[in-house]
Amino acid sequence: MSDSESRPVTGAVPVTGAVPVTGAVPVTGTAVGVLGARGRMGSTVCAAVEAAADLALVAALGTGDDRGALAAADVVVDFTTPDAVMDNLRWCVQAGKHVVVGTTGFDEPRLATLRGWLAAAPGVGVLVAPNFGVAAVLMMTFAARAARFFDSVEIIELHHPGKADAPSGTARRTAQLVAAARTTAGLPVAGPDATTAALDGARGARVDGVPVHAVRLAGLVAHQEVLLGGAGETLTLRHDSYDRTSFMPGVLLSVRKVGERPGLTVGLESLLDLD
Ligand SMILES: NC(=O)C1=CN([C@@H]2O[C@H](COP(=O)(O)OP(=O)(O)OC[C@H]3O[C@@H](n4cnc5c(N)ncnc54)[C@H](OP(=O)(O)O)[C@@H]3O)[C@@H](O)[C@H]2O)C=CC1
Ligand SMILES: O=C(O)C1=N[C@H](C(=O)O)C[C@H](O)C1
Repeated sequence: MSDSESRPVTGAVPVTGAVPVTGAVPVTGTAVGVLGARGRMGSTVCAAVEAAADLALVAALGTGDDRGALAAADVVVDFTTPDAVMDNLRWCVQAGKHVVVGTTGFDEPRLATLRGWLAAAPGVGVLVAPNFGVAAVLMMTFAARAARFFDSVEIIELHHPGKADAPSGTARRTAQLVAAARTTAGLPVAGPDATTAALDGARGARVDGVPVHAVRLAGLVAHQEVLLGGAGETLTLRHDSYDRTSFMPGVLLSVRKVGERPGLTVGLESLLDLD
């Protein structure tokens, strides 16, 4: 679409502190629609898109709003719920929209379903990332690289009490990466553990064999520690998101790049040129 082409700007919700996006106005740059726009992340994304000179917010939708308002969007961003996201994705892919997905809850069966929809929509790109924080991605990458050098590894994720899912998508992904690295190195995934008596949950949940512990605490946003232990030493990798603006550079990078990547991309790391 040309820079100055006019297209309808629709949306059922006003975006925090912004003029309600209604009526036809000229749109400059990539047209972006946001699903989950009233939520913690969705509202932050709307503000970030509005502040970006090369992007235009053309639709900001919440629960029950008509997805037809996304007709003008080149790229749709989804920060909704694990229950809602697959239906949104099917709709968007069938409508030929590129999608950036931050919503959690993606396991291998969901990704396979998504690949199937994308196979029938050549040229459409979807990027799914459990965490758009650059530092969070580095923490996950470092954890995977370190995993083979230690006897034990456990993950503690800490989040605000409003979070619906546990453990976090980031912790699940970290555990998968760590488990794969240890398996490739010929190591047992789980470290030594002599526990024979424990209260339910005291040793956390196992994700691909890695113990994962979830904390929900007022005052927190999103945090994670990967604890690695060996003979007489430990390594702790810690990441902290103190504010949801921490996710915005990764979301905006993904919005700008997703159209160049037909098919499914998993993880922001694919865009970061990491070794
Ligand atoms: N990848 C990443 O970097 C990050 C991912 N997340 C993930 O993003 C998701 C959202 O988190 P958060 O913003 O904190 O959650 P919130 O509960 O604050 O927001 C979710 C929003 O989704 C809306 N919603 C639910 N169903 C639909 C639907 N069918 N269509 C449109 N909107 C819908 C809700 O709308 P309504 O209010 O109208 O009911 C709600 O406002 C979670 O899965 C979380 O784990 C969070 C932070 C970073
Ligand atoms: O719900 C959140 O807040 C977050 N969700 C994502 C996750 O589940 O990993 C990313 C980040 O941890 C914040």
